[in-house]
Amino acid sequence: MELTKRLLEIQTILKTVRQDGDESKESGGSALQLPSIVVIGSQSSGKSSVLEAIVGQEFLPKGTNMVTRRPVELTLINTPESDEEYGEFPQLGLDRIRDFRRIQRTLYDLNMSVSETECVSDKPVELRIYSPHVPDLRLVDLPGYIQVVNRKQPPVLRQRIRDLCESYLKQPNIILAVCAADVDLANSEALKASRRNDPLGVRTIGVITKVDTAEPDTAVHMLTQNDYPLHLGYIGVVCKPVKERVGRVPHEIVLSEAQYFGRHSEFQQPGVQIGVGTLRRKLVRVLEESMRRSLSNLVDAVRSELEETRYQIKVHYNDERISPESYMAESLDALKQRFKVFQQQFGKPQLRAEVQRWLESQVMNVCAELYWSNPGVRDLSNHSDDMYWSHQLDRASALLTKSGVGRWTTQMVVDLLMDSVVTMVDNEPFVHHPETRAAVLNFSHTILRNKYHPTVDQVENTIKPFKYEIEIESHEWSKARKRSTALVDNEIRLCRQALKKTQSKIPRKQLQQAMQFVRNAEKRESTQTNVDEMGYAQFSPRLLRDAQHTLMVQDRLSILHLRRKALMSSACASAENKRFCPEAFLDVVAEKLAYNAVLFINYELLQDFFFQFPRELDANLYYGKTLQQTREFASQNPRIGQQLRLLERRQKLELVMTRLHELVRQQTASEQRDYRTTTDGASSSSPTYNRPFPGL
Ligand SMILES: Nc1nc2c(ncn2[C@@H]2O[C@H](COP(=O)(O)OP(=O)(O)OP(=O)(O)O)[C@@H](O)[C@H]2O)c(=O)[nH]1
Repeated sequence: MELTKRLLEIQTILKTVRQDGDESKESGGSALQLPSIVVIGSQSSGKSSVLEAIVGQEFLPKGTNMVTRRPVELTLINTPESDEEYGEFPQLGLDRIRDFRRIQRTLYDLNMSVSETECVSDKPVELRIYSPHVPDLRLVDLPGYIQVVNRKQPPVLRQRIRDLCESYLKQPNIILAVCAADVDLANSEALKASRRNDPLGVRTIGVITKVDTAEPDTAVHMLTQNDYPLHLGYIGVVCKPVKERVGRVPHEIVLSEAQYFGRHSEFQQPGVQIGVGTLRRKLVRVLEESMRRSLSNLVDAVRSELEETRYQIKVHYNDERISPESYMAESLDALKQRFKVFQQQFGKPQLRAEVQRWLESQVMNVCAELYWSNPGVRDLSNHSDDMYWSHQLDRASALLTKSGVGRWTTQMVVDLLMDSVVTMVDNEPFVHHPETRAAVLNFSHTILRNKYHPTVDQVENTIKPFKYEIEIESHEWSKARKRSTALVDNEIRLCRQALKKTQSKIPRKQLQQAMQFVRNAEKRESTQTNVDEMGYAQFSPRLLRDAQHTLMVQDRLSILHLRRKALMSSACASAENKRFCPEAFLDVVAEKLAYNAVLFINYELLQDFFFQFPRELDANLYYGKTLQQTREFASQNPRIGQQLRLLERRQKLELVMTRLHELVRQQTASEQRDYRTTTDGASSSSPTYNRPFPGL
């Protein structure tokens, strides 16, 4: 009994090892498997009734609609120290179920989850029953064999049931072949299956059910016949349901069974085994013996699995230690580290450079719109028409200051920060953690969104004065002059590049002819449409567009050269002539806007984001995570998931190995004791005692 109990506990651990490991080892033949008692029989042969009589509770689903559609792997655990009787479905994670009708309903639902067209499934239902009244046993209830399929059932059903049963009938399992007394043994599907898998009949127990439905003499003949011999013999039972139930079910059944056998003296003869009690005792004994025989093989199998697992850990992971918690902490630390590096690289100077760059591009746009596209700009170098150019400068300055600097610069910084966060989480290990990635983006977005409007308002308020008056120090002007010259140089470079690009794709002569054509057409003051129409025959519309573009760029280039000369001239040396040097003036404005915008964006937005990000990271992704959530997180990374599975597997196998060592030690000691008593004390001096488990 003790051996079975200990091995059942070990088997529970091994079951999880098998589930974690190779799925293909799941079905019957795994070396890590211990023997179970497999109950087979034709439909309605009385399998459920026998099982319930053994357990002493009514818990199996009943009905005519083929209610056993999946294997039910039933582990009975004897709990002598407690009065409590309850069941557990480990796969469902349900708490102790004390109401056996609820267990029955759950089993019914699990069976009915297999559709009527599918009819049977090889996915087992695991059920454990704890009670002081049950023996330590492991049984498997299987769908009953059927003779003919009904209209709704698939024609292959018979074969599928047979295949499913067959997968459970392999060594080292014990077969409980259930045959009803009202059916000839020659037609028993259970005995046929048993003979296919256990031809010598050494691990099959025959159970003749419904003994009350046959004549006692016939029943006794069935129990003692030699036509279908089984080493473990046949046991006759009566599990007839009791109509009026008072008290516990097994008591009722055993009582009615005892009454029946008591009434018929035919059963009282040597060699006739009868009664659920006898069956229970036999099952316990046979299973224990089978467990003992399997022990040595199991030790070898566990050792080899353990060695293989250790090898895998060594080869693939160099024995590196890791846990879900450490992986999660490392991943989040890596993100914090990336954020820190970004924070160090993105201070006020970088922020100013970004804002200034954006504002300078705005300056170039304003210059292009109000100056470089203006035909009169060629006269600007001659310092003519004071009034007009003063007015134009005010317009340009207003365009810049009223262009929504607060909104644009804040949005630009927000985009920049979000892009940086995206880059941080688009790398290992977060590519494996889409929810975490989304959570990081989500809280980053929330921090920035909450800060967006206050920052925009602050920036707009601070630049308001520049809409009316701008004071320029001489050093500011000279710096702006230099910068704007560089910006014009850059524009010149871009124009040259554009020209080169067009010239490289169109033959020189062809382009020149097209340009000449466009020039002539413009001289004739033709409209755009006319240009296209007139040139259509001679030049393709595309060529004409390229020619027009080239002329425009050439024109812009000559203006830019003029502007560069003007900026370098002594006239632009001081801010007094700012109306003739709009590029330098607008650059001063941009510089002042950038300075003030950065001041407040940094204070209102950036500092706050840098402060909040790591805290939100901890609050959202680290604190309060359950072990289960941490495990799920780690398993999302395939490499880490595999490593953790292997480590867990090793841990379980080591635990099993320790327990097996202890069991074997106890077994050896007890066998040595038996040996000494049977050899009348002489064995104590025998040096050649053959240890039953030489592997240990
Ligand atoms: N008279 C009598 N009837 C019994 C006995 N054992 C079971 N029955 C009845 O036989 C019928 C079938 O019994 P079950 O235990 O449901 O048989 P089963 O093999 O589990 O049936 P399936 O799950 O459908 O394959 C039920 O109506 C039981 O009440 C018995 O010893 N004597």
